[in-house]
Formats: sequence, structure tokens, C-alpha cells
Amino acid sequence: MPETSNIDLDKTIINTPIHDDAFELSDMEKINKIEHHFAKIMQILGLDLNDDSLCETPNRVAKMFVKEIFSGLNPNNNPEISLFENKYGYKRMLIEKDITLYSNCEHHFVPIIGKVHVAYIPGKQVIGLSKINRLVQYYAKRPQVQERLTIQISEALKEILQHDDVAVLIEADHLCVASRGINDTNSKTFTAEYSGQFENDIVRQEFLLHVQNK
Ligand SMILES: Nc1nc2c(ncn2[C@@H]2O[C@H](COP(=O)(O)OP(=O)(O)OP(=O)(O)O)[C@@H](O)[C@H]2O)c(=O)[nH]1
Ligand SMILES: [Zn+2]
Repeated sequence: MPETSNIDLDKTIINTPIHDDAFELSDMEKINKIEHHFAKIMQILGLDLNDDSLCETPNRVAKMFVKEIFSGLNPNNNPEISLFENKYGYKRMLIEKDITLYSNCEHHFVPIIGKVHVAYIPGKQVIGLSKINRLVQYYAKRPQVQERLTIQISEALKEILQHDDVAVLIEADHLCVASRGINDTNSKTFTAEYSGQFENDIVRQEFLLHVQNK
């Protein structure tokens, strides 16, 4: 049987700024309130909420915020992490490359789209592969800045694995840079966090070589 990590993914790490009353409302109450306010925003913009294509939009947006794109704000949605004994004695780095990233920028509430590359060097335990992707998803499904997202993934993995030999590299397009404002559709943002053995140049280069190797 795999062991399940019981680390509190929101207590131990650089946290998203969440106010004290955040957990007083149920998901349903949040959806109802957001629906009400989003309808007001649409009305102010001049949209006709009696139109058959628009009338359900406030509810759609509210459900999408609470249940989908910002579901990582609710600690009840944190992923269960399975850990297995490293019976194989695997000692080299393991790289989970090209993890799909869909997040949203907390300054403009428009998408951040990219890839996350994660590596760790196993000790006594290995982590279920898909759990790395789930961890990325959990922190991505919040309003984010890329720097915090990078640190949250790294810190959570270190807590779960109980050691520091972890690397996280994120490459992403920010639609707030591409689709508005400066309107630059070419630039990409890279962020990285290297801990433990990954602070060593040779180890880090091995990780980067695998990531760059298409
Ligand atoms: N450091 C960081 N900045 C981000 C991230 N996502 C978006 N931003 C930036 O947040 C900044 C917000 O700057 P403001 O000047 O307050 O907002 P703004 O007037 O809309 O800025 P422009 O985007 O330049 O039009 C912008 O420069 C964005 O590019 C991120 O993940 N990390
Ligand atoms: Zn933005």
C-alpha cells in the first residue's frame, strides 16, 4: 500500500494572500454571490442580460471561478499525495517534464499558459508521478504570480519528500502581456527554484539538458 502524505499544503508554504473570512461561505454561497456581482458588471458594460446567449453567463462564470479555475483556493481540493518506498534504490534524478500549466494572473485575471518542469532526487521514498502534476494543478488554480507559483510547488514537494533535492522550472506566456497592455505576443517568462543538490552546477545542468532536449 502506498503511504499518503499528510502535509498541510497550505500551512507550510509561502501562501496566497487569503483573508480571514475566506472559509465562511460554502461553494454554493460563493457561486450565488459571484453570479449576482458578475451580472452587475455585465450590465454596467452595457450587455443585455435578457439575450439568450448572455443570460446564463453570470452563473457560468461563477461556477467556473469556484469549481474550476480558482478551485485551488479551497484547501478541501488539495490533492492526496501517494508516496512509495524506494525499494528499487533509484538514486538519479527523476524529471516530470512539460506539465501543462493553465493559471490566471492575479493582477488582471487573464490566463497564464505554459509548462512546468519538476525534478527531484529520490531518498527513501518516491512520489506517484501524477501527484506531481496534481500538485502543480492545485497551486495553478488560483490567481497567481509566476514567482509564487514556482516557490509553492518547490516548497510543497520538499515538505512531502522531507528533503531539499528539488528543482522547479516554469516557462509561461502571460496573456496580460500578450493580449492587452504592451501587446507583446513573443515574450515568455521563465522562473526557477533550485534547492539541495540542484544548487550544484553539474546537477542543475543535467536537469536543464533534459528539459531543453525536445
Ligand atoms: N512579477 C510578476 N508580474 C506579473 C505577473 N503577471 C503579471 N505581472 C505584471 O504585473 C504588472 C502590473 O502592473 P501595473 O502597472 O499595476 O498594471 P498595468 O497598468 O495593467 O500594467 P501593464 O500590463 O504594463 O499595462 C504588469 O507589469 C504585469 O506584466 C507575474 O507572474 N509576476
Ligand atoms: Zn496580468
